[in-house]
Amino acid sequence: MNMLSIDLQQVSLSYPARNKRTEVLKDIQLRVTEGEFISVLGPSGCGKTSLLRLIAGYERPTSGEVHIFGRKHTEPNADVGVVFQHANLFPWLNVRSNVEFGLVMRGLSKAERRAAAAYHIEQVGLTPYASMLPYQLSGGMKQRTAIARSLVMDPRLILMDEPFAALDAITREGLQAQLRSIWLRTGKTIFFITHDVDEALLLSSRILVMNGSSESGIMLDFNNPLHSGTEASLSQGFSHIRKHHDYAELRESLVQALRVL
Ligand SMILES: Nc1ncnc2c1ncn2[C@@H]1O[C@H](COP(=O)(O)OP(=O)(O)OP(=O)(O)O)[C@@H](O)[C@H]1O
Repeated sequence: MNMLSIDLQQVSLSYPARNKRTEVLKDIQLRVTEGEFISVLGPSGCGKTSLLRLIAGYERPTSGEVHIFGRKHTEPNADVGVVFQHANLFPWLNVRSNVEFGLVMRGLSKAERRAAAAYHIEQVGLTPYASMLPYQLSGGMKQRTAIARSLVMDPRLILMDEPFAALDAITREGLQAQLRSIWLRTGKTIFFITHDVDEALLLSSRILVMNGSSESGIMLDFNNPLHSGTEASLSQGFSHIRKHHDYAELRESLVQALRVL
């Protein structure tokens, strides 16, 4: 049996607000198996980022327990990589040095760093741009750098908070395809927040829909029937998923579910 990457046990989270506390997440139960690509949809403010921050170890639950790879999780650690909507690169470092940065912290030799960074820069299609500084890059190239910077640390679980939301449609589809390919090749677990129903349907093996704040929980949780999960499917791109006879109906039911929240 595959190991659990994420195991949330009756997790609640509230933030202090004036004289009281606002409950953002209530009694969340979630088990994610190693290798799943799980997308999280839900209305603005329902707690998606808060959930990610708990899994990353940036927040501690008010009650309940967060277990990552079988261990109680209280601090950020190297098994878990995070990619945000904005790349947050070091502006004074070029692509290569941004990608190498975490490896310097890890104490790798220069030759080891160079080799690992070159491999991951190649994986995201940035080899010709490795010497460029962030201000010389497009938004998509910055996000590719952020993804390479996360992957180079070889995390077993990657948390992504709307990583492609700020990109134009064509760039976005290119990055979606790259991410899907990386996921299928590496078998890493990906926890992916998005507002885009199509993105969730195209990329993920499992989809969660969270409730609005009054309910503070998970409303829907299902395996994506459109996901074939094989590397062979990569050559077909996304169009065969969009043309699937269940695509339109599934998409519509998710849109409806989000509309009533
Ligand atoms: N540090 C904080 N202190 C107090 N309240 C917070 C804090 N962070 C988030 N909140 C509140 O918690 C609720 C959930 O926020 P969160 O960012 O998790 O939602 P979200 O679903 O990711 O939203 P969006 O889709 O708009 O990014 C919101 O009402 C927000 O105002």
